[in-house]
Amino acid sequence: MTIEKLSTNTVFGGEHIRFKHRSSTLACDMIFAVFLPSKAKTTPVPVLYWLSGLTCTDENFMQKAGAQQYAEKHGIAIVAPDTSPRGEDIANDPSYDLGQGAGFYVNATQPPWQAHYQMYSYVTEELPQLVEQHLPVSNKKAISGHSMGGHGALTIALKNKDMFTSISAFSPIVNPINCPWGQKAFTHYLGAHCGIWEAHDTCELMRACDNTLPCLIDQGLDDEFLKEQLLTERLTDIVKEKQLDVTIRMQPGYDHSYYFIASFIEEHVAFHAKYLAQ
Ligand SMILES: N[C@@H](CCC(=O)N[C@@H](CSC=O)C(=O)NCC(=O)O)C(=O)O
Repeated sequence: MTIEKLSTNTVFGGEHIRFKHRSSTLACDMIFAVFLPSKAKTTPVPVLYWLSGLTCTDENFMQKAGAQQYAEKHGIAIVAPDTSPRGEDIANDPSYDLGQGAGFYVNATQPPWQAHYQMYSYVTEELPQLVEQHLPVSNKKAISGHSMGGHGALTIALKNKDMFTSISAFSPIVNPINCPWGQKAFTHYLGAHCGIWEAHDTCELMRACDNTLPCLIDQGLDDEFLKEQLLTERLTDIVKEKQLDVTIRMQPGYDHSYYFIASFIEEHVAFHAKYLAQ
């Protein structure tokens, strides 16, 4: 597996690097971004994987959240993949919530999507293998994300508890099987049989488990997508009922944007740093 360095920027004392590689899982060229703290020059550092939301690439989080200053402080690398396979010859849709930019972190089984839309395997297998082969990182991993990426972070970690130390999410889609974004994506990618969808639904995964990894979720109360798409209250009820180690904070005045993420990312990085250090 080879990777090509596209650009580097010094930021907060560390280095932001964009890489391009041929993904065998997605059968296309992919770009991902990495922040390496200065500590990585002398010792392998743990990694926080960040999964972005609808319409995003590797760039939104790295340019808008300001997370690098906290990752530098705690000596943590950040890896931000793209949100779907990309390319002119790859299935797409004119709407913003399906196709390129909207991979939903599942492995599609339905045509025309299944040839390339294998984001679950990309994030859980190919990408960490590539990162650990080419970069000065340890095998300790945490995961976080926003909206569709919050759904990805939660479901991927709940299905791979041995792989990650901790999970966090901003404004995650917690019950995709019951919201328009999720129902549309899952119908296209996984088919119309709803039983299969539950394996990628945070509420269903938490309902079925007795313990989770340490988990922190922040949700803005003024989020325009809260009531129709994100359905946070449903997860709050399950967490209470099952007494799970999940902190859900409803934050007054905050919306769905990166202004919200930038306001609380310091606490999320510190949360993960505590578990990555153990
Ligand atoms: N209608 C909007 C929807 C796109 C949007 O809000 N994307 C969010 C994630 S939403 C859930 O996954 C986002 O992170 N946007 C990028 C950003 O930098 O803010 C539209 O198409 O504009």
